[in-house]
Amino acid sequence: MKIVMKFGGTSVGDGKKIRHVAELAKSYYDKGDQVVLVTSALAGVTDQLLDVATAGCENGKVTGVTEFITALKSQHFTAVNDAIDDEKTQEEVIEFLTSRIDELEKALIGICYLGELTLRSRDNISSYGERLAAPIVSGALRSMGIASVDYTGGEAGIITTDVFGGAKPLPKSYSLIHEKLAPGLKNSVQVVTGFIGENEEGTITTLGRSGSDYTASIVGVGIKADEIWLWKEVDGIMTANPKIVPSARTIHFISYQEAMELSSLGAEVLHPRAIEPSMMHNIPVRVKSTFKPDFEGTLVVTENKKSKNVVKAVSMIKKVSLINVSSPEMVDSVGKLAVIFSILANKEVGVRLISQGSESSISFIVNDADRAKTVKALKAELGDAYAIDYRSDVSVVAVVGAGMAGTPGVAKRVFTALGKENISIIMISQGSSEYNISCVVSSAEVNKAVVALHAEFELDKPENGKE
Ligand SMILES: Nc1ncnc2c1ncn2[C@@H]1O[C@H](COP(=O)(O)OP(=O)(O)O)[C@@H](O)[C@H]1O
Ligand SMILES: N[C@@H](CC(=O)OP(=O)(O)O)C(=O)O
Repeated sequence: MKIVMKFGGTSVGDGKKIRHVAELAKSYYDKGDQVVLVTSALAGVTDQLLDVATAGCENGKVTGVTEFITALKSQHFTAVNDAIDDEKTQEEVIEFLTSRIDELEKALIGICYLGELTLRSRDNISSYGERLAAPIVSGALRSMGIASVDYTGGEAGIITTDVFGGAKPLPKSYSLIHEKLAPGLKNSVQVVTGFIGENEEGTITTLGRSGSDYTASIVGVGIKADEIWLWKEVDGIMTANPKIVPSARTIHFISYQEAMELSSLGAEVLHPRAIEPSMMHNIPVRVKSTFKPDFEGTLVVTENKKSKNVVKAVSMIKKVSLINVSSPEMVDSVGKLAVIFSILANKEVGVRLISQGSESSISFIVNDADRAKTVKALKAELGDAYAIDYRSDVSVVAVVGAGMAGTPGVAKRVFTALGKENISIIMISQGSSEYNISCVVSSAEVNKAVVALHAEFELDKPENGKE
């Protein structure tokens, strides 16, 4: 079978984990599978890179950069020593990482002196996490006797739009990936950095935070993979985040559409865009646990096996704000909503949920990070005839499942379950696909809300959680 295997930051968190990842890939390769491995940065490194760049830009202190570089070198060199046995390979990888880290240090110092951090330089800096991880993973494979080369996303053929921080692959990427990776499939395990690509001028771009799942899907389409496997620290896509609901169960089959709804409604187990390329080309995506390689995990496919459950999973979105816009001017008028949403679009603010309770007001959810600029822009551009207020103490809880479409009584069960727990619903939204119902509740109560809905739809029962 031709498989793209993606390992996230938690799975390649240190040298021992990288060794485990290389052993896993090797075990499939040895059995005759053709494997391309996509790796994320070591856990937490992308955040650290962005933090040090932001701090350097704000305070101009080069000492912050040099301290960070020392720690980064030590972390990655330790990982090399723990992941790779063969001394010659260790030396080669360390030499390569040293020159890459030197390059990074220069870029960070430049940011300190200039006091400027553009979206383009943020992408360049944040790309180093994956660009330091991939050579270690590839070196670990070589030291196990498997031929392996590592590529950045751009080198592997991922050519993207110019949207720094949220780039998308250009259609030509798929044939370029095929040209680049297909020849090495039979006799090596090629390693590709997740999360990053490059634009047509060869400048590094990123596909959005947590974008390595998306890379795996893009590479899978490029090499015409039989399956794309996303290896995680959890058993698969589960009926809820197991950290919030310990009794959550693995969902064995889920449709592309449901998986996309679930990830866009906060289930961090998948990047929301990760499914799109695989769905367009009908390539099954499997979510598996690195701890239990023999466990089948979750298969994301086109044809959804009919589930007994109307609701398949419960998810939540934290770190969001509710914005209310109201004005008598909105009553009986045409185009006012277009004006409001154009203001958001001009500020590049994405809207996560919308609800319109009456003609004179509209409420919507944006990420916390966008709240201040949203409120400021709306006030400035709509003027005094509009009241703009917001709440930052809210979260979203959502139930998702294709079985909800056309099934009466789901909303009643959602409201009753939340009511029984004394959780007040601040806003409600349902997509016309009827694949989800989302409620905005106070952040203090959102975990309780997830637990209550999981219990209400009996998702902890094998006959329901398992199909
Ligand atoms: N419905 C869900 N099913 C499985 N995991 C979930 C779900 N919702 C949230 N999560 C969280 O998503 C994370 C996925 O695993 P992880 O290995 O961290 O992924 P990656 O390293 O690829 O980002 C876990 O931390 C888990 O708690
Ligand atoms: N390292 C990137 C991309 C990524 O996908 O990471 P992870 O697979 O650990 O979520 C990030 O932190 O956003």
